[in-house]
Amino acid sequence: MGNGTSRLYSALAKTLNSSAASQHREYLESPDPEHLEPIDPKELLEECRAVLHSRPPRFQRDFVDLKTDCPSSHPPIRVMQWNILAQALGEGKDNFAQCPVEALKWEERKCLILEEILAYQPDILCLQEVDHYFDTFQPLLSRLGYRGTFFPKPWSPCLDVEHNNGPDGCALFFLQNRFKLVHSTNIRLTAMALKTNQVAIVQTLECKESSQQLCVAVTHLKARSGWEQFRSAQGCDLLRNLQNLTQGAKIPLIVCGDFNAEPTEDVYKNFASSSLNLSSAYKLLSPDGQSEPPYTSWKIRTSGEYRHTLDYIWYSKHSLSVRAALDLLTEEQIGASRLPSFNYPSDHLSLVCDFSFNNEPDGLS
Ligand SMILES: NC(=O)C1=CN([C@@H]2O[C@H](COP(=O)(O)OP(=O)(O)OC[C@H]3O[C@@H](n4cnc5c(N)ncnc54)[C@H](OP(=O)(O)O)[C@@H]3O)[C@@H](O)[C@H]2O)C=CC1
Ligand SMILES: [Mg+2]
Repeated sequence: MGNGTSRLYSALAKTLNSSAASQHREYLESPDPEHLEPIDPKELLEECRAVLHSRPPRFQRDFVDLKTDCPSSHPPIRVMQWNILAQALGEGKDNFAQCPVEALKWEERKCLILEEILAYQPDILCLQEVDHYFDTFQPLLSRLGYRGTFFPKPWSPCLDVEHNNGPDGCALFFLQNRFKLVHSTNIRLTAMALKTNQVAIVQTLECKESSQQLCVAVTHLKARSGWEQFRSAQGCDLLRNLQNLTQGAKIPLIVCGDFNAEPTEDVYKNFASSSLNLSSAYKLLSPDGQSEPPYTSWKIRTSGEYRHTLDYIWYSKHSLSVRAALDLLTEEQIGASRLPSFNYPSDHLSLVCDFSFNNEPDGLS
């Protein structure tokens, strides 16, 4: 990628002010893409913690075991879904009313995001609102063993913000020691036959342990109220594409996204009733297994307080099982100023699930 890439990487070379961080900043500052030595996740985590030494500690979240009856012979596949909040939107467009500007400083906020990823070490990582792919996530995550793909929004609202870092978009990462890439597609979603500003990435992966194929999609649908039918049309377009890419639901599927839609919306209902036989993983955390969590995003804008369930991990319910899911933050943990905050870097919570295949060729199930 030549000089353009070097320019993008140079953002990583910024000196961190924290004196405690100075002994630990080797990885966060490594600017040379030609010498991408592997990073030990523990050391990067230590480096992030040193940068964050003056902030309150990370929130404790526990995994809830959901399927302990039948053991699996292969390690589970951990999937993380997260709208990480684009830096340009957080500082320039979202109008957060209670979040101090210092909590949004990129040099520290990026460490909170990395800390969250490193704490759970997903095998597959699906992100939205990524506007620091080339200078932060791609170089660091590739050194942790991930292969990444980024697909920016064609008219990202980040570009309207002064001193932006480029467009935001979706990113999909997978651990190369667990998967081989079989097929990758970037989709610009349509609504009523027109191209829209929303995108998806869909990849077919082959599991190295079991040779089973898995199709993974990441998307971020149109935001705001008044756009419900538009989101529904975008969802229909994504479902149509997924029908083809899974060869008519033959390949097990996981769809991660910020759907910007409550479960009452048509787009949710269309996903829940599609012939792809999808179920939403986080419903399993509810007592009856039928209800979505009360919120996945909680923020106070100058226009008011917004508490919504918008983010989902859909999975093929006949071919995959959810073995565990990371519990959400409580209202008390989130605090009165809501999100983002000094403790949590985004207005959306991360969702993390452990999956296993129901029919493992050599399995015990
Ligand atoms: N330069 C140009 O010619 C063009 C520019 N644009 C820009 O793109 C924007 C529209 O793009 P589009 O992708 O459809 O945007 P969306 O309506 O999907 O929203 C974009 C982002 O804004 C966030 N958002 C949601 N609600 C609010 C709110 N009430 N206040 C502030 N931010 C909010 C969303 O975050 P979340 O998902 O977390 O809720 C989302 O990431 C326009 O406003 C314009 O800035 C668009 C077309 C052409
Ligand atoms: Mg947002």
